[in-house]
Amino acid sequence: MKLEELLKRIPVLEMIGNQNADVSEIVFDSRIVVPDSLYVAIKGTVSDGHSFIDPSIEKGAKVIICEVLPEDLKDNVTYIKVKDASKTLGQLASNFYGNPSEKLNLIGVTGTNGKTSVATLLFDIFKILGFQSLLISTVEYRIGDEIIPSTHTTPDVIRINQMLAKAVELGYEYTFMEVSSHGIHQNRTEGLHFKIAGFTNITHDHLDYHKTFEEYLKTKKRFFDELNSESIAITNIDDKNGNVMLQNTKAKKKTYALKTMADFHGKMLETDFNGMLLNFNGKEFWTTLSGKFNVYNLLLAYAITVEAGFHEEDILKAMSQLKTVKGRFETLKSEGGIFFVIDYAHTPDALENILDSINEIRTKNERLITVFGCGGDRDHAKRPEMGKIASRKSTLAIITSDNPRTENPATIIQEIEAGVEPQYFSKYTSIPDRREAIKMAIKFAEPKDIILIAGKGHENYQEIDGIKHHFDDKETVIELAKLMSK
Ligand SMILES: CC(=O)N[C@H]1[C@@H](OP(=O)(O)OP(=O)(O)OC[C@H]2O[C@@H](n3ccc(=O)[nH]c3=O)[C@H](O)[C@@H]2O)O[C@H](CO)[C@@H](O)[C@@H]1O[C@H](C)C(=O)N[C@@H](C)C(=O)N[C@H](CCC(=O)O)C(=O)O
Ligand SMILES: Nc1ncnc2c1ncn2[C@@H]1O[C@H](COP(=O)(O)OP(=O)(O)OP(=O)(O)O)[C@@H](O)[C@H]1O
Ligand SMILES: N[C@H](CCC[C@H](N)C(=O)O)C(=O)O
Ligand SMILES: [Mg+2]
Repeated sequence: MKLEELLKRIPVLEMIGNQNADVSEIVFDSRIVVPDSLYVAIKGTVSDGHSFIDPSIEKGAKVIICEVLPEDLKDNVTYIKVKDASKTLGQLASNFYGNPSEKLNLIGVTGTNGKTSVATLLFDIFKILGFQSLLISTVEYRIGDEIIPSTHTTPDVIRINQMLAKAVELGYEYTFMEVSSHGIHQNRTEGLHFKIAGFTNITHDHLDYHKTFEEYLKTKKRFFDELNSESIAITNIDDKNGNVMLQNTKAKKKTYALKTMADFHGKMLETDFNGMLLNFNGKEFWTTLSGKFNVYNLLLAYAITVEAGFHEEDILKAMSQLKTVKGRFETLKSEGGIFFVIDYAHTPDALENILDSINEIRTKNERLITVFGCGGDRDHAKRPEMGKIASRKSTLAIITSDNPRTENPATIIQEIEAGVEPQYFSKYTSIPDRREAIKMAIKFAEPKDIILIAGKGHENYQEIDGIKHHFDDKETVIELAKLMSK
């Protein structure tokens, strides 16, 4: 593509060299530069892309976009100085791939919890309604029936535009994507036109990256601040920061809630492990999904689909056919009548939510056994918190390993145990091997008891010392529950 075309709508501070170069690719990593490409130098969290300008030129880059011009300028290279190279990358990527986000309905979901659930539910609803679409999520990327392994919840802006362009080429009208706070902060959504933006909730998370809750909140809000007047923003006003998201947006504002009046109002009428009877805006329907948080997720998916122009009756009919999302309150039952819940809850807040949801459903005679751990090389503060919550809210908590990474599993477990209050000392035990821990839970369980296996959800590995060993909670349950022939 000609440089002139590529630079449309992009503010340039200074340009040195051939203004009409032909660009073969846009890259922001010197390691994957190809001849005649354009290299964008970005300041990262570890290194500064400006120090890889010369290696990029050696590999054939013909155009350099940077915030600071190098002192030693090479012949036959075009240097372009911009104010913000990371944001510029977003605009370039849209231009290079033909602005695909403007050619379909791009729907983004942000929030601390529920993004994968809502985005996947939407993909499934639209499939039932007769539309193939694109899904960009933590678990996987789906282009119609093709599944591509996911590297990031919100991948880089080139990857996003490539997938969007493919979707446009295939004639798809919709794309559902998760918008993570890292993604917003690192401008991975820059230049994209979101038709509808949904907000799930915000709780303490990722403070290792964002430092303070205020910064984290501000980052999420930026997603809504940057919408245009043709977009629609839909927010959860049961969350105390739900309205904050809409404060400065130009988008049309819509709300949803269970506890208060809203444009989209939901109610849970009945619930058990087989599903829930719900009422959305006066209309009742049955879903096979369980868990209170899924009422919120379904309600947001419903609101988005209504705002996309579909009939309420058709949507509810489609929603009653939905299957659970992989690793999100996924239920299984053993022949012996034990219920298993496999869930990705890996934060104190999520663990508390899922335990509350289960406790709301189970009767006094049904015991709750929780198998969980905490990831290594991650936030240490959550460990005692999760120990406290799990032992308080379960009949028995079995503390085990969840991706120890480079840490000693025993040390992580000790940090979790440190949060257990003395009156609950008899309500927990520790088994470092996750398979053995699940085995122990099954041994302990009686018919009708519930075993919650939390923290890994869809993950199919246990990461130890940089090596990912195959491990899948669901697979393990199916294998062990059968072995026990309960
Ligand atoms: C902390 C973080 O988010 N890092 C992301 C960031 O990398 P970085 O800032 O560390 O990059 P860097 O190494 O400092 O390099 C700076 C620049 O120099 C370039 N470079 C670097 C080396 C070189 O030899 N040549 C070169 O050109 C790099 O390509 C980059 O453009 O930019 C990269 C390119 O987009 C990302 O792949 C990378 O994600 C890392 C792998 C990651 O683990 N990110 C996680 C935390 C993340 O983003 N998670 C969220 C979801 C979180 C959640 O909700 O659970 C997600 O959306 O997935
Ligand atoms: N609406 C919700 N409110 C509170 N908790 C939720 C909600 N939806 C899901 N959860 C809990 O959070 C866990 C993660 O859900 P999900 O994967 O949908 O969220 P996410 O926002 O995509 O998370 P991540 O940032 O890790 O990708 C679930 O397994 C469940 O325990
Ligand atoms: N995106 C999160 C997921 C955590 C999942 C849990 N299984 C763990 O490994 O801690 C992280 O990488 O911190
Ligand atoms: Mg996700």
